[in-house]
Amino acid sequence: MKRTPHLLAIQSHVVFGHAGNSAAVFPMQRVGVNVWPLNTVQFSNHTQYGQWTGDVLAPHQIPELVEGIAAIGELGNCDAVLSGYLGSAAQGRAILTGVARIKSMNPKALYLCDPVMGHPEKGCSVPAEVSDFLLEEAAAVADFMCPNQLELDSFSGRRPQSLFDCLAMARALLARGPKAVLVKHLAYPGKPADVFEMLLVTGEGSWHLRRPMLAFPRQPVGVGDLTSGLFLARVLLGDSLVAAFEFAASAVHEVLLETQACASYELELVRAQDRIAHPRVRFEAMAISL
Ligand SMILES: Nc1ncnc2c1ncn2[C@@H]1O[C@H](COP(=O)(O)OP(=O)(O)O)[C@@H](O)[C@H]1O
Ligand SMILES: Cc1ncc(COP(=O)(O)O)c(C=O)c1O
Ligand SMILES: [Mg+2]
Repeated sequence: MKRTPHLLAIQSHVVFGHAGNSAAVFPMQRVGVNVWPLNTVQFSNHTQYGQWTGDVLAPHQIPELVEGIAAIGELGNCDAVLSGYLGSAAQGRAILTGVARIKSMNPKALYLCDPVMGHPEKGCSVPAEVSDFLLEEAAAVADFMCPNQLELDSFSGRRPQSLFDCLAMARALLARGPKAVLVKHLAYPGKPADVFEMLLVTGEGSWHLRRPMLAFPRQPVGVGDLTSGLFLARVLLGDSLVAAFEFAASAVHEVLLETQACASYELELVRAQDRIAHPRVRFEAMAISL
């Protein structure tokens, strides 16, 4: 029987609703991965509500929790680490210490870094030390980076002029070390308004994916976290990078359709669970080159 993969997911938790681990853990479990959630913050709700209560985890707790898993002899079973929203650069460094420890026990373990900075529409939302850390330190260690356009712009220090420019920017990030860069959400002059576009860039080639743009009165939150989580989960389950990219795009689209149909602000993950596991639509990624 095929072994069920194990994934350590280090990102935020919200008590109400869905963002960070609260958006990604259940879908990753639903597609067949054992998830170890390590919550970097516990907030009442996601920050786009403009108010919340709760606390940030002290950075030293991250390696302590990882050591606790090592102490019971389970750390070598970790197949991948996913990191998302960081409260500080110190928290980011603590995650890299954990990643190094896991890779020392399981050299095949993968690290996906979602360099969470914000939304293209909402502007940058993290301190400069965090964006510097992501570019200078995390990119060198990560196997996969999954920026959105704003995050890619921040890495490149400029905005793209075209789709091919987005591709060039993603390739520049790839050159910093990762095996693949997944751009979760493209924005560039001339992009058709009715399509939502994504890119996957690897050492083997580049792929562009288009799916319908859906209208929401308020943009749902947690979509990026869901995308990164499902991509990594499918890679661990044996998909090729392109197949995992297509799967993640399709499953996320299913969640957004359900969310739109319910007129809900929060992602309808429970209602969409069967469609997450078996998306009815399948978007095909098309190879592109510069
Ligand atoms: N098909 C779609 N139609 C409309 N909006 C979408 C669609 N897919 C994703 N979005 C929105 O686009 C953004 C997702 O882009 P991205 O930058 O990857 O996410 P995040 O900021 O969640 O990390 C979110 O605001 C999400 O609600
Ligand atoms: C607590 C928390 N975690 C994570 C996120 C990131 O969510 P998204 O996937 O939309 O980037 C947010 C966004 O507001 C948040 O408030
Ligand atoms: Mg995001």
